[in-house]
Amino acid sequence: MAVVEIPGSKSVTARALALAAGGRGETVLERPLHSDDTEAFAEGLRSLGYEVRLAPGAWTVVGSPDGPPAAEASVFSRDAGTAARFLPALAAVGRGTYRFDGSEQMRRRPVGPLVAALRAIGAQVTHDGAEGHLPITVVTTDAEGGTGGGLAIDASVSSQFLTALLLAAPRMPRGLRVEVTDMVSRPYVDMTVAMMEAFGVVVGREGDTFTVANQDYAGRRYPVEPDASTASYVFAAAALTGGTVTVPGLGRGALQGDLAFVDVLARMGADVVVEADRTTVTGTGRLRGLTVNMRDISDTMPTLAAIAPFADGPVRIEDVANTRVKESDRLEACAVNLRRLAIDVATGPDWIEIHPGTPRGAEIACFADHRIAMSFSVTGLRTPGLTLDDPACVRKTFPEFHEVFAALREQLPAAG
Ligand SMILES: O=C(O)C1=C[C@@H](OP(=O)(O)O)[C@@H](O)[C@H](O)C1
Ligand SMILES: C=C(OP(=O)(O)O)C(=O)O
Repeated sequence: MAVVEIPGSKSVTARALALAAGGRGETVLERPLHSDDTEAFAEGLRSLGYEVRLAPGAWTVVGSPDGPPAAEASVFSRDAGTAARFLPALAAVGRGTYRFDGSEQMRRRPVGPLVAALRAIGAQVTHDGAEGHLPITVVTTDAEGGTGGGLAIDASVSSQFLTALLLAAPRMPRGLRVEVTDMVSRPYVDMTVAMMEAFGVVVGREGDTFTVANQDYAGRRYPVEPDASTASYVFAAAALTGGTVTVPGLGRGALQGDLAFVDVLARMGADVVVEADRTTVTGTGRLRGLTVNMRDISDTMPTLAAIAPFADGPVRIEDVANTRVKESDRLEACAVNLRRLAIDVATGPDWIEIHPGTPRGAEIACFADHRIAMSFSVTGLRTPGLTLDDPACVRKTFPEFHEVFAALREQLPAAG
């Protein structure tokens, strides 16, 4: 049996940083994720004038409830969707001129519905490049700023637009009432609301309409749970090889919807035990094919696609259109790589279907996407000669992935 310590959640770390920045007093994040995305978030806060101190295992943020301390700033989000979407909303409730940009990859990803929402609450937002994409500039003045009010938002492309607004909402003088017309990745919004409440804020919710009054956040010590999306790779490794993997710190009551990936493995035949403070997956030597809707947990779509060839029947993954606007077009990236491995695969606008087969060794094209690299590393446990063209792209969420995965490999049953 292997016990794998998984680093902190990217999504929880990003939210805790944003909440800490908007709160009164100091917040200490315990065991935050230290990776490219969360470093970009912390650096973004620093650019906005917040005091952020990064010590191993404990990050401290000094809050500024009235918005960014800096009156002018330029923020570079690197590849981080969380930073690119959450930080402009924080800026909109301040007073100043704030420019936001990101990597080429991040520039390709959408921010249009967020820009529309920030304008609707009273901030001035201009595009410095393509409409609906970074770079953007948010300008707020005494006369004009993110004062709040009522609006509707379409979160069918990304839930991060809604999370961004909600995180900033308590600092809007008029509060916020937001009606969501369509939503993907719903558990991430539940996480946002739960964490806002943990920082002392009341969020009203009736169906998909959220109301937040103008109120204060309180700084606090905040423990960050391990990353459930990252854990999907080691759980999949257990299911594939017939080994047992336990991840401590992730159990019933976890904030992250992606822990539900283990339910998919259970449907495929793995033995899954979710306890209060840990989760264990044991492979049973066979994987069953299935059809599964992954709209709520789409970051784990590539994990499933990567082990799908080993199932005894087709694996069809549905309702994941928005995976096409992540770090890569993930439906396409999975299909391209499965075909390189000589696996029969078909895709549509929002689905992928993978047929059983024996993958042959090939180089995986990572498309600078950490999840493609980590997912196909799991395939590599049973595919001699599988290599990655860009192993370093895992730094986005799990810089130590290859070392941890190599150590795990030693503890899993060898191919028979
Ligand atoms: O709010 C968050 O922390 C996230 C929301 C999800 O994005 P979408 O809502 O764009 O699907 C997820 O894919 C991403 O990794 C993190
Ligand atoms: C989509 C992802 O990241 P983000 O949107 O936070 O950049 C991810 O980590 O899979």
